[in-house]
Amino acid sequence: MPHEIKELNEECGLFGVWGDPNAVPITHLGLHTLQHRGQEGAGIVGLTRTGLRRHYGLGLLSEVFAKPADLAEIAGNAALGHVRYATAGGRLLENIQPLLFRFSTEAMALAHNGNLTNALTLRRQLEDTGAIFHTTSDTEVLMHLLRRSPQPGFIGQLKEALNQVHGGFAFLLLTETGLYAAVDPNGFRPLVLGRLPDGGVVICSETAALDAVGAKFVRDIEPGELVSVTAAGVHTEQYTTHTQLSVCAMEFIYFARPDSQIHGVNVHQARVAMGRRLAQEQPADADIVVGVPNSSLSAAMGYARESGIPYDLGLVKSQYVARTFIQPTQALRELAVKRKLSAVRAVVEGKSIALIDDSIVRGTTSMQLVKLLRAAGAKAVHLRIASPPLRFPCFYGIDIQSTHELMAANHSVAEMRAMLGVDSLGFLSTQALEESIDLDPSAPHHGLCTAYFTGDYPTPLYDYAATLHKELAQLTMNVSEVSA
Ligand SMILES: O=P(O)(O)OC[C@H]1O[C@H](OP(=O)(O)OP(=O)(O)O)[C@H](O)[C@@H]1O
Ligand SMILES: NC(=O)CC[C@H](N)C(=O)O
Ligand SMILES: [Mg+2]
Repeated sequence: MPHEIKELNEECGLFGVWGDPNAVPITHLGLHTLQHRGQEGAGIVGLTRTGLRRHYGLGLLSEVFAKPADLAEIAGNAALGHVRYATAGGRLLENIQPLLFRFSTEAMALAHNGNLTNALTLRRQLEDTGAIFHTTSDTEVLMHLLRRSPQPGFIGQLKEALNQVHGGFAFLLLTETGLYAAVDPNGFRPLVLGRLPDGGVVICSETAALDAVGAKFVRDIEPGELVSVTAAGVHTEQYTTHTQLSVCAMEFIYFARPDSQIHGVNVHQARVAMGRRLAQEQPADADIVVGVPNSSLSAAMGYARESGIPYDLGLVKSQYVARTFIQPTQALRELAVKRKLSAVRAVVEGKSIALIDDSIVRGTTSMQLVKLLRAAGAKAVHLRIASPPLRFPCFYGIDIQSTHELMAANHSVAEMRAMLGVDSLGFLSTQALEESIDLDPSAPHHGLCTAYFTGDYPTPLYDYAATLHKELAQLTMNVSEVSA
């Protein structure tokens, strides 16, 4: 992926239904609730009377499914949907998911959230032995491995394939006889199981999407688990027992919706707790607390409650600009922030502000906001970030795969303070972050992956290891530095 389009972008969203005559419209509704996880393309495969049929395209769900016929043509008792943000393979139509494979005997649809760390190696090996790939995305390797597996039966083949791919994955597969779900051995990406009122089964990325379609949450799908939903019911097994919970901390910090629960922890409440700890660790001499809409608002609430400094609406966000905007140049990115956020002069004029955001990636948002707030008369801006400095890339499903553009990888906190033009700058410590979310106190990092803050990757990085090693050798960082 070219560097110039990197920002902090969303992930993919998955939604599958088995056993409901309205499976396709339910999937469409569920994907709407997951639109924040991917805006590059969308698709739904429906299990119709004549087999699996797909409607897909580039753009938002509302653009891809613009006409009622787009859904009607694929209607059936089961469906699989996906909203995509690319981590591998670029923004090509052929990479939009679900991928649909037609074999002489059957058809299968495949959807993926995450990023495989050994996909390039596997692809080379498969191509060397005659495989012909139809996409450039990492996701496709799973289907080649599955079809080439010598194991007897579909489940045995799928289990073997799942043990050959590494990295971050929540996979959903739809065949003419079942819906199958699998989560990687670390559970980097969330996937939940729910029940519709008439007994149909839903498996999707976030609980907020279950709520949206009136499905009851049953449980999270666990690391290393393979769930099969067929006419025989819901069956579960482990495709591997070498598991270690390390849910992506950025799901809690930024990606997931505040009304979702991940492994029993509500995202909004986790963010409030991060804001509280931030207020303890990084107090500010401020008149008001202002959150950067949207994803930092819960943390800003926590900061205000803990510090006793009143929360106020110092910034407003246009509802008509997409959450993530991808612009080819720095000048356009800066303009985009201006289009998206504006300061409320009556609130900020003459005030010292504790400005709370959830993260700094390249610093574009913070830099523009500080200028906006000062232009609107703010007396002082104390920037507080409800996560630690993002210093290392992610290879499990966030499209930050190089240190080059991570401001905190290339600058000390004091340098960042000067570049952002703030009066003071403070980040949350990794320990406070882990304790605020507290998924599993007995697991390393409390059950979270915090590699982007610590460089402590919970798995080998395969295809990415050599480049990362080379990049890190050129950098000098103090990973415990959090304020200036
Ligand atoms: O340092 P930067 O490169 O600017 O990236 C960090 C910003 O990007 C994200 O917001 P985004 O605008 O994507 O979404 P949001 O409206 O949900 O906060 C994040 O919440 C930060 O505000
Ligand atoms: N953001 C994601 O989860 C992307 C899934 C997959 N790696 C792709 O690029 O299509
Ligand atoms: Mg933001």
